[in-house]
Amino acid sequence: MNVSLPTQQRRDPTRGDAPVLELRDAAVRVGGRTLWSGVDLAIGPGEFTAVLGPNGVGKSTLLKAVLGLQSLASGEIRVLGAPPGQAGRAVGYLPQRRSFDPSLRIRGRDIVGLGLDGDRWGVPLPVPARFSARRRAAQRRIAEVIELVGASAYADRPIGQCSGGEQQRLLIAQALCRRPDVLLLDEPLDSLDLPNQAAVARLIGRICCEECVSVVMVAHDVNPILSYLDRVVYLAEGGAATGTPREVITSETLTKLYGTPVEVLRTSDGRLVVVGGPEAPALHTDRHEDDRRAEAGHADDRAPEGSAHAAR
Ligand SMILES: Nc1ncnc2c1ncn2[C@@H]1O[C@H](COP(=O)(O)OP(=O)(O)OP(=O)(O)O)[C@@H](O)[C@H]1O
Repeated sequence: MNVSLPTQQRRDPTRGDAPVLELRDAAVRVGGRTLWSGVDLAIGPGEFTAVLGPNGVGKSTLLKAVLGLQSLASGEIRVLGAPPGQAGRAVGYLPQRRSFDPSLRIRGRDIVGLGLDGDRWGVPLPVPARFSARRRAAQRRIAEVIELVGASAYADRPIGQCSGGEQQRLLIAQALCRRPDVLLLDEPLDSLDLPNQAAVARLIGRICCEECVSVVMVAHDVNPILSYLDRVVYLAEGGAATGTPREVITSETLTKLYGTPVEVLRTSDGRLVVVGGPEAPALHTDRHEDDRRAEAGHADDRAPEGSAHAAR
């Protein structure tokens, strides 16, 4: 069953279809070097955007800039019409994957609840009736988002005993608790197997469409989310390309962006494969494969620069 959040009630009606997130000629410098620059982006309500690019190019830093945790060297960011950091609970954030200790006894449901009251730890004290009504509303909201992400069957299990895909759904539910207008997800598909990647990608696509939440997601492989995406931001050292996947993930655009020949191939099942371009470590699975091969004594036959990898 789908649970619909009362999206219309919480949106500012004066904003209409105005972009919920805008970057204008934005640039970030860290440690004396420009990570990326010239990023222009306008994301409307309920749109799904992927942030792509090689390791270390500054994808997570872009999310931090939207959160107001990283200042810009130049340009501007507006979140719901205001400077970053002022939108409060209207922006949800799921940081890069945290793994839970298998012995952790906290229930998935309580992890989700931290999205509502993570600032109030400890055992609840007896409270007057008017406050317990508030608590019941919180419990209802927690149950609602758990159902929305399809986690009801395991939400009462200790989080450490849930699988990676189950944990990821519960964390997405946690980020949705406060009914954000914008949801920032940092590699939520990382370390999930292919069926779980597909399922979580479908869930995020549904959250955009049905709940009208604008999602900005860092990804290393665009393929699991390709069919749900409205736009992509492809970052390169010093530059960026933004637009629809069709506009950006092309041999021409990526060759221009990286200043080196890049070929984008489409496989018979519709997957995109990028050949050439920035160094192969762009793909986490490539990097992990390299590590495994190195451990197995195959360090010399690593894919050379310009090897094929999934589009990012
Ligand atoms: N405060 C900082 N001071 C100096 N360097 C920083 C700072 N924050 C980030 N960096 C560097 O900026 C670069 C971009 O980091 P970021 O985590 O945004 O990259 P990424 O594209 O998300 O990488 P990955 O794909 O590996 O997760 C990295 O080289 C990182 O070490």
